[in-house]
Amino acid sequence: MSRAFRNRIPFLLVGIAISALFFHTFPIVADSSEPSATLPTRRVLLEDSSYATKATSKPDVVRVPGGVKGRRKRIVVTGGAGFVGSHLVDRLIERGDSVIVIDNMFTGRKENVLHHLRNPNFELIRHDVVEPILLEVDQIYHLACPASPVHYKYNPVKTIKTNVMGTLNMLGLAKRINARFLLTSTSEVYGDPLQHPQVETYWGNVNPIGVRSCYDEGKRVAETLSMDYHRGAGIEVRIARIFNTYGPRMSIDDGRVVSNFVAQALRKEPMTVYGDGKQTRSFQFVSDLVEGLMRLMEGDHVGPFNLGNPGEFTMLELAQVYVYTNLNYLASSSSYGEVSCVVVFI
Ligand SMILES: O=c1ccn([C@@H]2O[C@H](COP(=O)(O)OP(=O)(O)O[C@H]3OC[C@@H](O)[C@H](O)[C@H]3O)[C@@H](O)[C@H]2O)c(=O)[nH]1
Repeated sequence: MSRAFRNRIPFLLVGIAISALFFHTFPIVADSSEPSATLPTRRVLLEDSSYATKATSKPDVVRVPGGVKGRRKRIVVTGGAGFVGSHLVDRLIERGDSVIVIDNMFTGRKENVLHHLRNPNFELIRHDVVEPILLEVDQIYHLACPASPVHYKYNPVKTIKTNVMGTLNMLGLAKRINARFLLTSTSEVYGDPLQHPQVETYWGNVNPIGVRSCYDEGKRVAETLSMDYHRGAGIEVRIARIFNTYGPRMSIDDGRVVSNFVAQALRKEPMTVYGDGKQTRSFQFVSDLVEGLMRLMEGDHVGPFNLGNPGEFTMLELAQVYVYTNLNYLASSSSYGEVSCVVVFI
């Protein structure tokens, strides 16, 4: 068994366990008219958004819709060598599109897109979106920004610069070449929400001067810029508010809870639960997110759109999933040795 494949197994098993827990908690036969007993939530996603702002009011400038049907699309993916970006690139290439990846390789890795390097429909450019760039494309997926709290807090000024100047540059490009633009925003724009679940019309409760503000507020400004370019210049914009995501190619040292627990289990270390572990999150598999991003780009919904899993779990429940997964994995793998099933609260 190759090392890469072995490293993927925990993600796979965790995915299966999370799905099992989800369907156990929210059986599909449940009457959807009955409000389900919900856990105390922090960032809950409402599946059926009433904020489906269809592009009814035509912008002043008549534009040719991005991605004209019937021919290969030219697409740029900023941050395309990262965890989510590289999966998106895989799907776009598979669909037959021509893809240019722009990445400064801060959290992106060449290995994530290595398998496309010989493909004539693929191009990798090492470039920081903080600097302008000129390209001819039909669509821009703007993902570039460190997304793990550990990474975005590492250089907060750079993070906010990436969100503000990077987004400005890419919107400027979209305007110049008349491309459709999709911003990957985040559930963190809701901050510490006072409303549950969070619908897209909720404006959030964000600390403007906290250690997470470079990301939260940076993405909020990026959303503002996107809508201003839409209203002012007729740019076709899409805004995806992404909830917690996991899957293969997540860096093992990413710092987010899923990769931390996987890494700790692999290293036979205790799993670190921050606080009392009662805080909740929803977790979606990366391929579901990518599907959502592509549908959002191709659809006509203007304005923010939540993309995530409606099922919520406490971090303690997640830790239990790992313990359960580890025990099962141990039972099926004699060569693997002991795996940590210990949880510590810090
Ligand atoms: O080892 C750990 C890591 C994290 N946690 C906890 O797990 C929860 C989730 O933390 P993560 O760092 O995985 O992710 P966060 O929810 O804080 O932020 C994420 O939210 C949505 C995405 O858009 C963002 O990219 C990402 O920042 C937090 O309550 C955190 O305190 C642990 O208990 N143990």
